[in-house]
Amino acid sequence: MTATDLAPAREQPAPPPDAGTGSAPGMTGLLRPYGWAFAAVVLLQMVGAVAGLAPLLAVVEVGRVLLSPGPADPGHVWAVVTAGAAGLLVRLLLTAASSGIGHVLDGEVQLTLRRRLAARLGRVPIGWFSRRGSGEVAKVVGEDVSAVHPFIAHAPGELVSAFVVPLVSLVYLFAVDWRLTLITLIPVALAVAMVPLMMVPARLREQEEFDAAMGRIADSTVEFVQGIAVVKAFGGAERAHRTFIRAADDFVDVFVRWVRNMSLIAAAMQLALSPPFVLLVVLIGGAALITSGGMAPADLLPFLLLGLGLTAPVAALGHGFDDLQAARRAVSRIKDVLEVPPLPEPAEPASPRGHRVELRDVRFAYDDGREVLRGIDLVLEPGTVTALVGPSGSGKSTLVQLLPRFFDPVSGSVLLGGVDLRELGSGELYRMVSFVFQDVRLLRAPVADNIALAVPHAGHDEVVRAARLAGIHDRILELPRGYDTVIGDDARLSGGEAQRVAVARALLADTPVLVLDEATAFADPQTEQAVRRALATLDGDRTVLVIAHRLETVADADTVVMLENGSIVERGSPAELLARNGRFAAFWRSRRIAGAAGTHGGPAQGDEPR
Ligand SMILES: Nc1ncnc2c1ncn2[C@@H]1O[C@H](COP(=O)(O)OP(=O)(O)OP(=O)(O)O)[C@@H](O)[C@H]1O
Repeated sequence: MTATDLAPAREQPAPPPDAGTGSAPGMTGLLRPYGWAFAAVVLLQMVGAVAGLAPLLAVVEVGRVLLSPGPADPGHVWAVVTAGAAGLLVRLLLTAASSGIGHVLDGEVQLTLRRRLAARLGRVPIGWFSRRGSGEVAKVVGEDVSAVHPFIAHAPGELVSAFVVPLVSLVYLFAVDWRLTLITLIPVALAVAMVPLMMVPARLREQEEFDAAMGRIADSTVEFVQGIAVVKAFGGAERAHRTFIRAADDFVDVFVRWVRNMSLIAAAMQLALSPPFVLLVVLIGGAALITSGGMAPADLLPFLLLGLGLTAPVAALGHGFDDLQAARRAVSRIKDVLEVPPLPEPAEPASPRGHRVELRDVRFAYDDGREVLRGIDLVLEPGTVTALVGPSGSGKSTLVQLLPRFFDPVSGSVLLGGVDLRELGSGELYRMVSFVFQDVRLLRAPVADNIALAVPHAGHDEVVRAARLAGIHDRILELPRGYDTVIGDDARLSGGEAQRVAVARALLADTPVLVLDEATAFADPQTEQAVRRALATLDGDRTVLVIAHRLETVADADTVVMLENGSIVERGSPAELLARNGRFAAFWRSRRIAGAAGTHGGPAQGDEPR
């Protein structure tokens, strides 16, 4: 369900105990409750990694025994082989256990995060969603939460082995021969010495340019694909194509420069850490020590076997770094969502008396701080239809969105039945207020369920009655599975049809307050008729506020409220306002001229408001 859909009463799953109240966790904060499990993962991995050295050390020891003069003791050799095999088995068991716990932990953390996100998303102002695409929110709950997987399930194991194994190996090698140990470390030292070359300002700048070029190409691809229909229709396909090609060319230039400079350093690092180079260094150093009589030949064996593992931490840091950065960015986006201030719910909800709506000195500004509603005083009496008119950007949508509490006013108050909306429970609010806005999104669910969203236990006959009134019944019968057709899977509806489903939903919800944004985007005659018929069939006691784009709707309204630049500039019955010959009269005339020219649906000439 999106911000711009109809939001009647519906049951919310109970949030987890800390839902919405706890401060947003960082990575460490998130893992704190699982400290023991995390410690077990690391400890098991550590012991497993050390045990994994046993087979290598066994090979070294067997080599020593076999190479030493005199007959070998078979009992000793078998004992060493058995110890090596046991070490391997222990390593397998412990790493399997560590990985198992790590994955369970990962599942727990992801579940907790998704629960907290769901709980928070259920409490943020509905208006918050309208500034974000559903894709953006879905990415945080889906992809970003999944991005913590490598950090929790793999990184501890990989990092622990990458550091513990070389560390234990180093201690052992130092004990065998400290001089050859230092020689064996030469490749690692060379690779580490190259790291600062990647961090010089010129390289960092290139990295930034690379990221920016990637961003530009992504943006222009999205623009090109999303806007293709429009640019084609207006003959601008070539121009749009040129923008896209230019971004792609730019990217190639930056990429070539980046690769040229970075690839040299990267290749040199790879060479320094490669097994042949490490073995070469060990062999040269070992040969020099052995020929000078400074070392026994058998002592070369552990360096050949363990020396290769010493480069692992540098390589692991390189690989793990990207994953870690991605996980950090994902966690920061998750944190942003968890930190959105929830819409406060009253501890003891009040009960409205009736359904008179009143706005008292309401001021509102979006996040940018610019005031878009300035001191609105407005009363909507039960049994009346109030039409809101005004130029584009005057604040009409913002004003109507305050009634279903998409946002709270910055100052002033919106009252329903004498009670400030902030004192009403959200369940009560949506039992009283329903709305149909222009950008209707339907749920991927049967049409019948979409209509009965507010009244899940409504009988089929009631659903059909609402659909008939909204002028969508016949169209539903044409769908592959009638009322059971799953929208989005079995069939797609046009914008106008979706809006009529939303009207049916509002009629079935049968709330005493109805807020409508009259269709302009999808204004097909059937939808217009449906909305008008729906308005006409409403019982006389309803409070209706409609953003009126069509002059017929304005003419039928009891009261017209004209907004300009966030303030009410005129109000009264349509006839009064026309007689006053002020702003509304000018607005009316301009619409009539446009209507006569066929660009707006306006009443026929001579069709004056009552
Ligand atoms: N989510 C938002 N964040 C910041 N500013 C916004 C947001 N939505 C609307 N505005 C600004 O608030 C002002 C009023 O917009 P609003 O959509 O309420 O006007 P409107 O009268 O309904 O316009 P229209 O008839 O074109 O739909 C405009 O200046 C608009 O740019």
